[in-house]
Amino acid sequence: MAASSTEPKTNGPNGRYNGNGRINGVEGKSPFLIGVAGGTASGKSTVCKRIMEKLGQVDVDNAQRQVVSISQDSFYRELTPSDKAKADRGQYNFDHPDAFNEDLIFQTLKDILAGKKCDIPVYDYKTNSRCEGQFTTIYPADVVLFEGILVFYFPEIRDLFHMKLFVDTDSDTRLARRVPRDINERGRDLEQVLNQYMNYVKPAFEEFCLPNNNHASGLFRTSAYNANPSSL
Ligand SMILES: Nc1ncnc2c1ncn2[C@@H]1O[C@H](COP(=O)(O)OP(=O)(O)O)[C@@H](O)[C@H]1O
Ligand SMILES: Nc1ccn([C@@H]2O[C@H](COP(=O)(O)O)[C@@H](O)[C@H]2O)c(=O)n1
Repeated sequence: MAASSTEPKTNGPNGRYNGNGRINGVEGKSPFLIGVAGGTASGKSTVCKRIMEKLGQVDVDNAQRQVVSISQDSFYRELTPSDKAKADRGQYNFDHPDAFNEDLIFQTLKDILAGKKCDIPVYDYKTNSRCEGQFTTIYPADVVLFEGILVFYFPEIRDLFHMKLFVDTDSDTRLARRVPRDINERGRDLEQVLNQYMNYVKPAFEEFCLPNNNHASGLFRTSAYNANPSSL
């Protein structure tokens, strides 16, 4: 889940961000960077949203936010026409590390840590591609949450986080959440969701995501039993 894509003001009412990498007069102030990993539909973006809500950040203008949340999904690579045809049939592996633009993630997080303003691509799951010409501007903040299935997979990226959290949700709960989400929000049909899950999502979770939860310093456990996300 990306932050709001509305084009923000460059100078907020309290003058916090001056558009030039300075916050409250501090050049290149480095945020506290938190990585939030977990399997598909474990609740990563919900956890980040709850953190932002609890800290009163949701209704704050983009440029004034002290806490921002960025999704790794914004960094999916652009597909070739033949891969795009596969993706449209649910036969492309979006859960493999190669599906992500690792260099762009690394450079973006380095820029964020250097207190720079960054433009993050907006991703559309319905077309399996970026929304052309659309970006979310991330302004220097105190805390940046970076969430995704493989945020701890790439060692260079993993080493940038000051704190690593893993959202630990059992796989049947995750599948039960993913099916309606992908059908209702991502334009998929049931057969496609289940085939993609069995062929790519589940094996990649076991190979690339789960083994890296040992890098986490904290675990969020969510299950069918705390079905109300507001209780997180
Ligand atoms: N604790 C929870 N209880 C019930 N449903 C949840 C909970 N956390 C998330 N969900 C739902 O599960 C789906 C996937 O959650 P999401 O936060 O998008 O997961 P992720 O970002 O890990 O893919 C969404 O429809 C969301 O509303
Ligand atoms: N075009 C795409 C891109 C990604 N996916 C799936 O999304 C999952 C990651 O997002 P979560 O919110 O679930 O963490 C990943 O498992 C991909 O399979 C997709 O289906 N289509």
